[in-house]
Amino acid sequence: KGNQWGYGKEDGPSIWHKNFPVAEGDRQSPIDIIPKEAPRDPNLGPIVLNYDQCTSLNITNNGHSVVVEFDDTDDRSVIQGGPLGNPYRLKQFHFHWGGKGCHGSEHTVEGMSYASELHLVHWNAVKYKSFGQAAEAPDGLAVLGIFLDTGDDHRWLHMITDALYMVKFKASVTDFKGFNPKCLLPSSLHYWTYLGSLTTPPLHESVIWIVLKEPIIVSEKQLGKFRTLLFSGEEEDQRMRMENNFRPPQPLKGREVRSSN
Ligand SMILES: N/C(=N\S(N)(=O)=O)N1CCCC1
Ligand SMILES: [Zn+2]
Repeated sequence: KGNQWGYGKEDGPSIWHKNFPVAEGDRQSPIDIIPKEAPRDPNLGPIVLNYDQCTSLNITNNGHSVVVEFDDTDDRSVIQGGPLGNPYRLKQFHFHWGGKGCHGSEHTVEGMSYASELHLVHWNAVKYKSFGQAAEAPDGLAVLGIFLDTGDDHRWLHMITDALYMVKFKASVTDFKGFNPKCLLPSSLHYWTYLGSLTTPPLHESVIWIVLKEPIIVSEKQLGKFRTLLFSGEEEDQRMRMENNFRPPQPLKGREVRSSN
């Protein structure tokens, strides 16, 4: 079927363009960020995260990543400010990571990749009626990207890694209430921003990217738990470890990357 895609040799990023021709478009993500080519824009204010009333619902393995979904039926958790013209509602967050000892972030900084990357996906509920409709609009989504580097244990990430055994297989889901992703933010909210796309099919060019400059630190042990997840479903006899679920950087095609102050 057209919507079968993955990260392997046969179904990975280099052949997504066959079913999703926008893969070769002019505002694809991720990109390699070159800080000295990303000028500070004094008009870029700080990003503001209002997550205090946020309501996480569940955690799920969708066969591509592990996703924590939120109740987005009202404006209880939004991102605003920075390059955004209005508040964007938090819908879900998920991760991308590498294999043992190799890095798996999607965005890179001067060719350097981090161990992993967290994406908090938000949609423009002011202008669009649904996430699906927003996901097809040029200003429909805002994704906050946070790099994960390795070092000491992250004091709150265990709340996620301790739940991963419940969603080992594709299409598994379990309750995951009361988690506020504010605990996964670094101390600084300085960022780079540019216009891009979803980094997985359907690769819609609908994302205002906000990538934080400061990584959070997690331990190899915590990262290793993500690699106990499987791409495959419980009924499949081939067990495919979920790792290296990242798309490599795409051509900038003349886009400008701006930096917050
Ligand atoms: N590719 C995606 N997010 S990402 N990796 O571009 O942040 N998504 C696909 C549907 C919902 C989010
Ligand atoms: Zn992502």
